[in-house]
Amino acid sequence: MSQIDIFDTTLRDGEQSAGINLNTAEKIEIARQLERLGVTIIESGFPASSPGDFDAVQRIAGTVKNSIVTGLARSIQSDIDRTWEALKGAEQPHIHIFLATSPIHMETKLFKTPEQVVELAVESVKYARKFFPLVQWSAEDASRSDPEFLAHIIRKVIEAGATTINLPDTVGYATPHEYGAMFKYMTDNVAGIEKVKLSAHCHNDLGMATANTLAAIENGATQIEGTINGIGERAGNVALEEIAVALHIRKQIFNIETGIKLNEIKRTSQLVSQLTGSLIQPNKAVVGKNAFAHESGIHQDGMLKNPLTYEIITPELIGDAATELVLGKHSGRHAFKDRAVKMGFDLTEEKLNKAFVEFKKLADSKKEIVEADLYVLLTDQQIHDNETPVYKLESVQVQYGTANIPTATASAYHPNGELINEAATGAGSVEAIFNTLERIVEGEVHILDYRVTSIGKGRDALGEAVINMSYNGETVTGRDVAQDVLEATAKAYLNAVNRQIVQVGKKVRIPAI
Ligand SMILES: CC(=O)SCCNC(=O)CCNC(=O)[C@H](O)C(C)(C)COP(=O)(O)OP(=O)(O)OC[C@H]1O[C@@H](n2cnc3c(N)ncnc32)[C@H](O)[C@@H]1OP(=O)(O)O
Ligand SMILES: CC(C)C(=O)C(=O)O
Ligand SMILES: [Mg+2]
Repeated sequence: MSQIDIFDTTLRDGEQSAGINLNTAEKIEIARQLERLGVTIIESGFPASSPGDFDAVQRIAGTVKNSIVTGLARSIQSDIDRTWEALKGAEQPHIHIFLATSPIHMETKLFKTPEQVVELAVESVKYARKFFPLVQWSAEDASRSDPEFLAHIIRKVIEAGATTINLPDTVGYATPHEYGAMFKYMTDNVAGIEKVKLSAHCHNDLGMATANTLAAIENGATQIEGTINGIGERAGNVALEEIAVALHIRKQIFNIETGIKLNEIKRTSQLVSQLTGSLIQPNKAVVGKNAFAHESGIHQDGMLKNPLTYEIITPELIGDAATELVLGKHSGRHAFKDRAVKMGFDLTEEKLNKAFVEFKKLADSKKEIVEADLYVLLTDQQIHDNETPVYKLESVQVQYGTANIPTATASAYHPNGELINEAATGAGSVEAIFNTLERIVEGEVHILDYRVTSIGKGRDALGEAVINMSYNGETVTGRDVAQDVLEATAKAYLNAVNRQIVQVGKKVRIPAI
């Protein structure tokens, strides 16, 4: 069996999805789970693009030990310098430099001739090699590039010291046959290409990202790039969980090892979905909530007689076993801690205690506590930032009746410690809450998107609210959960505002009372 490397770009290309905005604490949390999942490389951001990305890349490099951490850079010296600043402390410093090679990008975006593009690519790789032992070079829009020109520039960047060559299907345009043929062409026509890693990076604009990635593997790719749940720019990147499971289930065809711990897939997928606020479609391959649900009589009959009739993947394979939950309102701290550790959480004693208090409150009001409920409680503690003062909801009350104007009353602590009470009306309960909180929160809020879903099973499932808003000009997503969706809504609103406050963090001075 041969081995291929898995390059995860959830925190870079994945975060380029419209509406996704992760703060550093959330990125670290996802990076640690990606390390547990066993990915070879974590692309943790684009250090030159913002102070927040720089900070996240630097801190992830200082946290993650078993995966290589990389950052993206344009073919610009200052981008490379900034990436080195962020990654010089990493165990194996790795940089990912890109430059477009297709006629349309060279002529109408970069305003450069092909010769100038070759020169810039070579210069940037040589410059990066002064600092980085590992330099990945990507030919952006490779699949719409002239194959001869692509082969030429690849030869040049390998001579300049590139250690990985990536051939992205940047706009998801290639068919599996075309994408595979490009890999074959390069392996047949570029002398020395076998000395570097050859990487595939597929987008899903035409729904062919998984098929294209598998075609690349069949034609010599030794590294695969993608994201968890397939999040990413436009229609997203290839979903890494689909590739890992396809290579496992069809190993007789591919004969390839990825090093991915398949039983960490479900947990990783849930964490990414929760922290990004990006819901997974129910019929999504491998991780959708219906992926293992059999609904029709003939299928159920077949499953009862022999599960192999309709089940090619088991939930257990991806760590989705329906575990019998033993935690409830009579459970104690030891059992709670034991479960948190088994679920992969590594919380301080103080945060565990806080989560335990929340758990007890929840256990009082809810018949069955499932792992999804615990997941939310523990994740909330994990990302909580104690250093920056934020808004805290004290209480919310809504009066609604078909003959009345909906009215909300809320009390919340301002970051300066003052308790503020406000009331407002709205066209519905949710709008009344938004209008009330708008009076409490200082600054400009515009709601861009709002969703509520249920977490867990049954009629006493938790309600999760996700709010995407523009706060003081920055787009931010907030989420929270509660037994009641209106309470979750109020909390999610303040969570979004607080995330923006925590992100600008130390720059914002909160006046003392
Ligand atoms: C295919 C991909 O996914 S590529 C990665 C895309 N990701 C992102 O863009 C997210 C982060 N980006 C950002 O925060 C900003 O775009 C920044 C900070 C990088 C740059 O911001 P700005 O300096 O304001 O430039 P802006 O984004 O408007 O334009 C991009 C510039 O980079 C140039 N550029 C694009 N790719 C490259 C490259 N690989 N190497 C060198 N220059 C490049 C463009 O031609 C343009 O240059 P121009 O200003 O001379 O016309
Ligand atoms: C930066 C590059 C690798 C990219 O994301 C793409 O081309 O899709
Ligand atoms: Mg991409």
